[in-house]
Amino acid sequence: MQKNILITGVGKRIGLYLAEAFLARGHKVIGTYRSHYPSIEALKALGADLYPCDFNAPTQLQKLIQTLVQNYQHLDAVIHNASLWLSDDSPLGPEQLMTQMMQVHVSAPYQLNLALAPLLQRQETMTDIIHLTDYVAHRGSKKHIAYAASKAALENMTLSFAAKLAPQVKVNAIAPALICFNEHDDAAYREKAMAKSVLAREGGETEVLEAIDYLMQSQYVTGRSLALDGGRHLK
Ligand SMILES: NC(=O)C1=CN([C@@H]2O[C@H](COP(=O)(O)OP(=O)(O)OC[C@H]3O[C@@H](n4cnc5c(N)ncnc54)[C@H](OP(=O)(O)O)[C@@H]3O)[C@@H](O)[C@H]2O)C=CC1
Ligand SMILES: Nc1nc2c(c(=O)[nH]1)N=C([C@H](O)[C@@H](O)CO)CN2
Repeated sequence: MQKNILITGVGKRIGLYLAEAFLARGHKVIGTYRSHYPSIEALKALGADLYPCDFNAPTQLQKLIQTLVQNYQHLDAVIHNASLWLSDDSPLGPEQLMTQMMQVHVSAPYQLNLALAPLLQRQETMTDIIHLTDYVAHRGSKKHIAYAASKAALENMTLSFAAKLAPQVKVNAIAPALICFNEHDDAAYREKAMAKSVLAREGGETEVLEAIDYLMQSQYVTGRSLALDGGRHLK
């Protein structure tokens, strides 16, 4: 059965991988993007509905919410993937950095969940909200303090929304560690990053897709966070 699946941040990497996978299965992918990469046109050609939105622009977020509520009768899943990964020495400076981290990782998902809950509650079957958080939400990060704090807040919202929206909507988090390197990551960084977990490898986007599949098929998991971290907590 075709599902309506909203994914934020579909322009590249994990978001793009998830959008392509769900489109290949015949689902309706509703994607948001900030930068207009060639991948956006490719997703459109594959049948995705795509909406530009910079979550740091309140007017754009309000317009996106209005458009989604007007355009769709129901949703089967909302996957909060969009994310900003900047270290604390970012040129943005501490005030702007924390503001943007909280806006992208907390305020936008919060507003979207509240506004889209009625669309998720219109289905006969249970539906899903999935927050992409991070291993460091539980552990902290001395170089990404603002990022980690905002992901911890997103983890916490998983608990609140799971309680609020049950039993119709399941709300869970996926907390990855190393899933995919960035192109600019050099060999030394890659070695060091992989050595942080006992499995000592890059997880790969498929791990995230399979975790999402597990959560969406479950009839008994909500308010939980799935760790995809290669046993990093064991080091
Ligand atoms: N990659 C990994 O190893 C890990 C990933 N994760 C989490 O998994 C998720 C996906 O990771 P990954 O694919 O690497 O993420 P990326 O940082 O590569 O991409 C995230 C997407 O979010 C978008 N985005 C960033 N800022 C905003 C904004 N202000 N408004 C709207 N969209 C925005 C980006 O758009 P644009 O291209 O325009 O910047 C991009 O398309 C994230 O939530 C991440 O925190 C967690 C741990 C490890
Ligand atoms: N939005 C993003 N979040 C994270 C990224 C990323 O590229 N974008 N990357 C990581 C790293 O893989 C880290 O887990 C190991 O170096 C974390 N979050």
